[in-house]
Amino acid sequence: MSHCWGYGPKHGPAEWHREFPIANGNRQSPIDIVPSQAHHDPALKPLSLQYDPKTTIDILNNGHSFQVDFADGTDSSTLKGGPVSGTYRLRQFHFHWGANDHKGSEHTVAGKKYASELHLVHWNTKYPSFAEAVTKPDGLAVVGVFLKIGAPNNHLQRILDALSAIKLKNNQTAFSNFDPKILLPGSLDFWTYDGSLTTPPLYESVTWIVLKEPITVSSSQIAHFRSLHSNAEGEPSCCMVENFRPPQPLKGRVVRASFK
Ligand SMILES: NS(=O)(=O)NCC1=CS(=O)(=O)c2ccccc21
Ligand SMILES: [Zn+2]
Repeated sequence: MSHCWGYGPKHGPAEWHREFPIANGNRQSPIDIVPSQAHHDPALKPLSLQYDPKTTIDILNNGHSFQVDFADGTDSSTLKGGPVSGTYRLRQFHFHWGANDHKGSEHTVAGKKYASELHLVHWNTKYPSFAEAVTKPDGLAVVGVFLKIGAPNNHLQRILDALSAIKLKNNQTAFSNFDPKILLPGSLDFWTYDGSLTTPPLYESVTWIVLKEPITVSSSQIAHFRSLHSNAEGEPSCCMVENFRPPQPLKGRVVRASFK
């Protein structure tokens, strides 16, 4: 059966449980991060992110967001340290946003919503492939970065300029030599917890690593995100105005902090 999930009133997050019952699971994401209830864990290692811009492949409109894909056949672009053991390879990064600047992030911080959230998706090389890893409880590590409205972010401009070439679902265009590190904030202090994909199939396979420090984006820059369409060519036109899942029940999970 073709899955037609989305973010609108008919097939939105509140309805996903019908086709994806794990939506009501015990380690769903995102969550509301409450800093005063996070436990500082001094055993957490510093996050080690090593990215090779030469692994950049393309930029794609997947109908729910846009993603920049990376070649993951070698350990050229990896995440190590932090809460994870072993080596995780960068697969793609994408964003979530809202219909206005006052919402759009998936994780919230003591109830505060940011305008957008960047997700850098990495998979555990203890598994033979991404497809294998995405279903395993320690299969993925996703770094989340909040975007707050402020000064224009020059590092986003190349991505924004490419969006006009991927207006419709399944549109894909070449994108090369991009270092995701330029999108990261100065501090790699993070919160971490065990969670899930925030989009169907909602697999409970993600170690979340959410950075405390946001990066900035201007209001006009983030408006470019909303110019994308979730429909493919020949389908009724539908703007991708928002694509965030709201926070899910913590269900007894502990959120750890890498900082005091
Ligand atoms: N926001 S999120 O990163 O948790 N979910 C998006 C996502 C990242 S992915 O490439 O692991 C993947 C594979 C299959 C379906 C969705 C996804
Ligand atoms: Zn995401």
